[in-house]
Amino acid sequence: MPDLPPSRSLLEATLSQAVRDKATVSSQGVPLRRLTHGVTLRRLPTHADDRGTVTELFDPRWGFHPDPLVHAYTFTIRPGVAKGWNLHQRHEDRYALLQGEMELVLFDPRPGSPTEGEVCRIVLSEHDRCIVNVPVNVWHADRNIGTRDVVVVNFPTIQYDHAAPDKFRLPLDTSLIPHRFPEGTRGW
Ligand SMILES: Cc1cn([C@H]2C[C@H](O)[C@@H](COP(=O)(O)OP(=O)(O)O[C@H]3O[C@@H](C)C(=O)[C@@H](O)[C@H]3O)O2)c(=O)[nH]c1=O
Repeated sequence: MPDLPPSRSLLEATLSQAVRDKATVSSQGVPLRRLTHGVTLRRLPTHADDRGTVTELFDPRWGFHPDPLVHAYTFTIRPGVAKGWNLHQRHEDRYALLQGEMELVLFDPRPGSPTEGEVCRIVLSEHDRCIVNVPVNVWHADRNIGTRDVVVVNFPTIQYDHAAPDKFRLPLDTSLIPHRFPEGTRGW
């Protein structure tokens, strides 16, 4: 038995060192984390029956995002790998994760933004699919936190310009962004 002052029970001694949980989701199940300004998430319900499933990925009628559907592609990320840091100056990414679990890390460098200088981490999972946009001029990195390839469909707001891609990169370990990935995270 640990040495305790005579007046304190094990319960009192342990509770005195404990940290009380804070609310992380609303009673409606909506995460309460502070999102980078301009980021929106929309849940993507999956309809299952005895044959399989259907999940809508993007419908302009939802009003999720003002820009039209003009281009789509899929990208994958291997386990243990992160893609990033990336930044786009002329378009937004709009990710719909299909498979796996991914941590989307955002860093807001925009002068005057309400979240300027802040890092925001969002976990995207096939168990609770959603679509999320990444605003222009926001650094972002996508880290696979699962054990299988992550598969994402991206609906960027412009077509890809093969001659001059709208993409800027910083190394994952840049000191310019106040975020460190776990030791051993590979990628670029
Ligand atoms: C995005 C894209 C790339 N490509 C080509 C260019 C390049 O040779 C190859 C890989 O492109 P990238 O290196 O840009 O792909 P990648 O680094 O995997 O980036 C992608 O993943 C996530 C992390 C993002 O944030 C998106 O910006 C998306 O570009 O594919 C196309 O032909 N069409 C496209 O629409």
